[in-house]
Amino acid sequence: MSEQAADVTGVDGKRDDDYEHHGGFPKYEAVTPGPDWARFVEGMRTLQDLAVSVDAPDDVVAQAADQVEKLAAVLTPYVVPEGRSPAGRTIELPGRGSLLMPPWHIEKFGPDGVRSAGEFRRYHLGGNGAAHGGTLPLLFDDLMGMIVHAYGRPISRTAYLHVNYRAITPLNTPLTVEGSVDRVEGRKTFITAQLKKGDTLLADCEALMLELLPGQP
Ligand SMILES: CCCCC/C=C\C/C=C\C/C=C\C/C=C\CCCC(=O)SCCNC(=O)CCNC(=O)[C@H](O)C(C)(C)COP(=O)(O)OP(=O)(O)OC[C@H]1O[C@@H](n2cnc3c(N)ncnc32)[C@H](O)[C@@H]1OP(=O)(O)O
Repeated sequence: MSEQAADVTGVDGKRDDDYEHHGGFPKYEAVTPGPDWARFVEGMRTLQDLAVSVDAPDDVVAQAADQVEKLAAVLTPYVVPEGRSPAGRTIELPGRGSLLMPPWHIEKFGPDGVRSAGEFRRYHLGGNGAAHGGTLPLLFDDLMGMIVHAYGRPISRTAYLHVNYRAITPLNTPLTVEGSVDRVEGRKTFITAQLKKGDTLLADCEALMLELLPGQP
C-alpha cells in the first residue's frame, strides 16, 4: 500500500500550510491499496444491496449469517484508527473505497469545482424506486468536503447544508453531481452544487463550510 500526500495547493498556487495544523482534525493522505481492495469493496457493496433486497428461506439466511460472522472474524484483527484504512482514502475507487459513500467516481477535482458521476443502487432505496432522501445530503456533504479541499481552503466543517429536492432521483441510472465555491468570507466558504440526470435537475444544494479554529474537533 503506497501513500501520497493529498494535493493541498490553493487557488493561488501556494501550498496551504494551514491544512497541516488547523482544527483538531487528523491528517488524511490518499492511498493506493493492494490489488484486491477494489474487489473486496465491490463485493461488500453487492452484499449491502442483497441485504436490503432478499427474502430468503430461514436455512439460507442462517447459512449467510454463518458466513458473515466468519468474515467478520477474519477482518477484526486488522481494525486500525481513523485515517489509516484505505476506506475513504482511495481516490481512484468509487466512493473513495468507502462503503458509507455511494459508489460514485470523481470526474473533475480542482479549484474551479468538483464533479462526480455514478448511480444510486438498491441499497439506497427510499420508496417507490427512488433514492432515499437522506442519501442526497450524504452525497452533497461529501462533495462539499472535497470542494473545500480542492479549493485549497483549510479543514472546514459543514455548518449548514440546504437541499432542494426538485425531481425524483431514480436508482440504477447514471447521474452527475457538481459544485463549486461561490464565495469566501473569512472563515466561511459558501458552496453550491447540483445533482442531475442528463440535463434534468434533480436536486440542488447550498452549503456553508466553516474553517475550524485551532483545536476545534
Ligand atoms: C479523505 C481524504 C483522502 C485524501 C485526500 C484527498 C481528497 C480530499 C477528499 C476529501 C476532503 C478532505 C477533507 C474533508 C474534511 C472535512 C470535511 C468534514 C465535513 C464535516 O465534518 S460535516 C459534519 C457535520 N458538521 C458538523 O458536525 C459541524 C458541527 N458544528 C460545529 O462544529 C460548529 O458549529 C462549527 C465549527 C461549524 C462553528 O462553530 P464556531 O463556534 O467555530 O463558529 P460560530 O458559531 O461562532 O460561527 C462563526 C460564524 O459562522 C456563522 N454560522 C455558524 N453556523 C451557522 C449556520 N448554521 N448558519 C448560518 N451561519 C452560521 C455564525 O453566525 C458566525 O458568523 P459571524 O462571524 O458573521 O458572526
